[in-house]
Amino acid sequence: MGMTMSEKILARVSGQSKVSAGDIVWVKVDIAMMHDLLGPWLVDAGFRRLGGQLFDKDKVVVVSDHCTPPATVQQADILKFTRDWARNQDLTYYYEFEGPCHQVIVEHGHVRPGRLILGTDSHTCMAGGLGAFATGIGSTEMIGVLLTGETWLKVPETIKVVWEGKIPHGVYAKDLILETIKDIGHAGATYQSIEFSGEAIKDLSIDERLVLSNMAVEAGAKTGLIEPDEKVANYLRSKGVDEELDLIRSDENASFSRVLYKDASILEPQVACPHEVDNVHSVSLVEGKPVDQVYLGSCTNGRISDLRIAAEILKGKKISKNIRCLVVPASQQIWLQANKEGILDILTEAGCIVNMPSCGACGGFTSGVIGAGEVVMSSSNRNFRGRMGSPKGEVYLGSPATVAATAIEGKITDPRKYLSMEVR
Ligand SMILES: CC(C)[C@H](C(=O)O)[C@@H](O)C(=O)O
Ligand code: SF4
Repeated sequence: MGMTMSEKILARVSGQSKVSAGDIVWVKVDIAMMHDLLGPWLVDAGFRRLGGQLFDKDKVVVVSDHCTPPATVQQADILKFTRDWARNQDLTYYYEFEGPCHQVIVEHGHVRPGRLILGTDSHTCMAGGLGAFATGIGSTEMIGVLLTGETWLKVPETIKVVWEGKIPHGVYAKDLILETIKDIGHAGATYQSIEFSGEAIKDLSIDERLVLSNMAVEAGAKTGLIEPDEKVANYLRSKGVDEELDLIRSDENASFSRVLYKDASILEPQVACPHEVDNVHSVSLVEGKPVDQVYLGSCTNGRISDLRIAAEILKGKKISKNIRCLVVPASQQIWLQANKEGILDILTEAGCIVNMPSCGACGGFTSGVIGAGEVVMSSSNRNFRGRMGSPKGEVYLGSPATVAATAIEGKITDPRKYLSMEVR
């Protein structure tokens, strides 16, 4: 019996030639990632009590993103603690105010095919889009990792999701993953890997692959992997990674707990309705629902290709007078690129507010929270009750195109009528 991608990676990091789903393995971590909110200020006491020596200061990456810019004194204190901790530990890699951690670690080349990446955030699984086994762990578990560089994991079973066919005009990776989560259910992949494959996945850009992996956890998955290929290699080369890459893939005879076949060519834009990510419907069923805010951003869908789509839709138009539209590029690098391409001008002229890269509005942490009774159409990954502020608010999730079209009309809108056929 062959091995899945997850099994191969966990075999390598546990120093074995073969592991199988269900095995408990002791693993060496390639990258340990923490962010400000679930990082140093929570782990420090336990870490010091147990010796306070980092296993490797080059492999611990800290990103301040959730409390940036701080909206309360407590957030400012957390931020200061995080910065001081990174300095005192002499960390090689500390990033702040650059954007959400998952995007920042990808852009800085920390994510590579075949690596094991553990982070104190549930969307750490996004790194699977480049072929890394990446998953979220709790801050307490992280203390052991910081001290030893090791931990235990159960080798997960893998659900293979095969997306065949050409993705139609106006349909994006976000629509594919919402449809996948609808099928699997929000807990249907608990403690399993999801491996995305098929023609439609191969056709996706790196930006779009990251959307799929980012949201694997919304089906309960431990990680969401995509077989790395030349696109990944080129992307990493462009980020200055010159080492030989392990372009890992599942064996033909690997064993999967389930295989799901999906046809991308018949998919329509999808929307996740309050208050669960698997409450997914075709946009036509929810069209016309008035909104108060639209949010284009987050580690899920705030990348340059997302901003380009929004600019294509909003160019020369105005957003509805009844709403506010927040645009948050997912990193400083994306901000700069969008600025160079004139995208920020287009969006601002349309009436959007462009905020600095941060988790702020996405998780209701800093700027952009919603009040009771307010409705948001968001390009992010979660619509749980209270996600963006008031528990009496409502969050709908869709692709950047659906978000931009909704901004124009002030109500949930099918983006296809605003797109030229060349866009995809
Ligand atoms: C703050 C943290 C608990 C959280 C996560 O782990 O995912 C956040 O980033 C989110 O997206 O909800
Ligand atoms: S999902 Fe939102 S809050 Fe969580 S890391 Fe991404 S941008 Fe930040």
